[in-house]
Amino acid sequence: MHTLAQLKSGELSQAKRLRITENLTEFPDEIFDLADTLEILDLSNNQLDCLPEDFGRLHQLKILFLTNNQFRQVPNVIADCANLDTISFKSNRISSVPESVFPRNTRWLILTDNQIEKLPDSMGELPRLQKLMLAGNRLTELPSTLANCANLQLMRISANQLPCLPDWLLQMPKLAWLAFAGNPFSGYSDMENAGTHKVSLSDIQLHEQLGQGASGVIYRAEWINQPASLQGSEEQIAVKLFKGHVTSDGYPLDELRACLTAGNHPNLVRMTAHISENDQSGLVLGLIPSTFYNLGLPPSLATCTRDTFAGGFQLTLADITSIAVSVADTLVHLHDKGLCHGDLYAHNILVNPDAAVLLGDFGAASSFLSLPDEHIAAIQRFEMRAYGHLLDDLLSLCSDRTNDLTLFERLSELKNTCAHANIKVSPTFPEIKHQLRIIVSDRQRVTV
Ligand SMILES: Nc1ncnc2c1ncn2[C@@H]1O[C@H](COP(=O)(O)OP(=O)(O)OP(=O)(O)O)[C@@H](O)[C@H]1O
Repeated sequence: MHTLAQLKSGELSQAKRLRITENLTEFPDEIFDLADTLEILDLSNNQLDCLPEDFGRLHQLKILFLTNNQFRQVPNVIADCANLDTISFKSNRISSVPESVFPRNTRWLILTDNQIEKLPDSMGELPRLQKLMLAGNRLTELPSTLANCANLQLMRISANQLPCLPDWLLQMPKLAWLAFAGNPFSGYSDMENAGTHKVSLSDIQLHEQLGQGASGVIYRAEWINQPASLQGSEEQIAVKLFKGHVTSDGYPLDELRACLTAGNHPNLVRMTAHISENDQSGLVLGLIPSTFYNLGLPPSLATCTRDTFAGGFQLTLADITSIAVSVADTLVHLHDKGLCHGDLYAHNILVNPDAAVLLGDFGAASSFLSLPDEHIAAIQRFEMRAYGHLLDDLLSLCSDRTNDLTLFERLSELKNTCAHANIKVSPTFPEIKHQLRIIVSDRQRVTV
């Protein structure tokens, strides 16, 4: 973080990055002194509602963050920054998005949590567009020109007013991570029927905070009044209390509904009960043992839609195979329940030293139960591509491929089939599970 005083003093000359949060109501003119070097400008959490007419003088600018400001319209002047590829206007008051406002180079566009009803047709003129965040707006339709954005891989359209998934979206050739809950067409069945205990906050004592995600806060907890049918269980518990506000993935309440719909499975965090009070909803979960760690780290600005991994982190072929089987099995379970995960990434998978798997983060999950068959097939195909990318990441971390090149190659082939799933060739998760079983049993036959 920098200060306005540092900027004005000239101390930041030649800076490539600049980040100032000081309740700015006007764009500081001195930023132009950095025009020949500035690549990343983050003026999030200020009070800005416009940019200067000559903004294009920032000719090196690649990344612009204006999250949580007061913009009512995406300013036309950003179109003058030809190198700009990552843009965020998350959590502003934007209702108007002019034609041709985004530079042709745009790759990652964040318009989450605004008041946008309509996007311009020129959105289709962004050939590099890879990640498009539109959750928490008022969209009643999407421009069909988006069909031209053939590189689109991750899309969030949850928490909008869309009446259906458009047909062109089902054909997107690279789409792999889609969230669409919280629209009129994508309902959940009533939570009361989900077969999970409903408890009250007063039944539970909350202890220390264990963590915090975009959608809620997690505490270690203890029963004060344990439901009779759960009594005798020695299981330690955690409670996730959901926040009210829309996240980049959609409504927290839809995450709760997705967790209830998902139910229990050996590779999901155990769900014991739910809390649905007027002003607070939450989940009572099994406490994740401290031996579990995140398999990956979230994407960086550079990787955009692909996870990153700690330097030196490696996996054995045996671990990769075991994780691949567990994740495929979990996806069979979720799809059977009419749920797509929408965010199938290594950073949402916890593993322990024995390669036991817990798939978490249902923030981007969506129910497809009420959709037409061809829509369901497309949604499952997208998730299959995400699974292929996950396998690709895991195989790239392999420490012992030369010990069993045949196994490595068979997993690589499977990965290619999944990552390139298309209308003509698209395996289902039960088929993948079956193929993995054959691969594993062939291997055991060889090694015995
Ligand atoms: N059942 C649990 N037991 C123990 N710790 C937990 C449990 N659930 C979550 N946590 C802790 O809380 C953190 C946040 O969890 P949460 O599921 O809300 O968010 P996330 O999915 O990691 O983040 P985001 O939703 O922002 O992507 C986790 O990284 C973990 O450290």
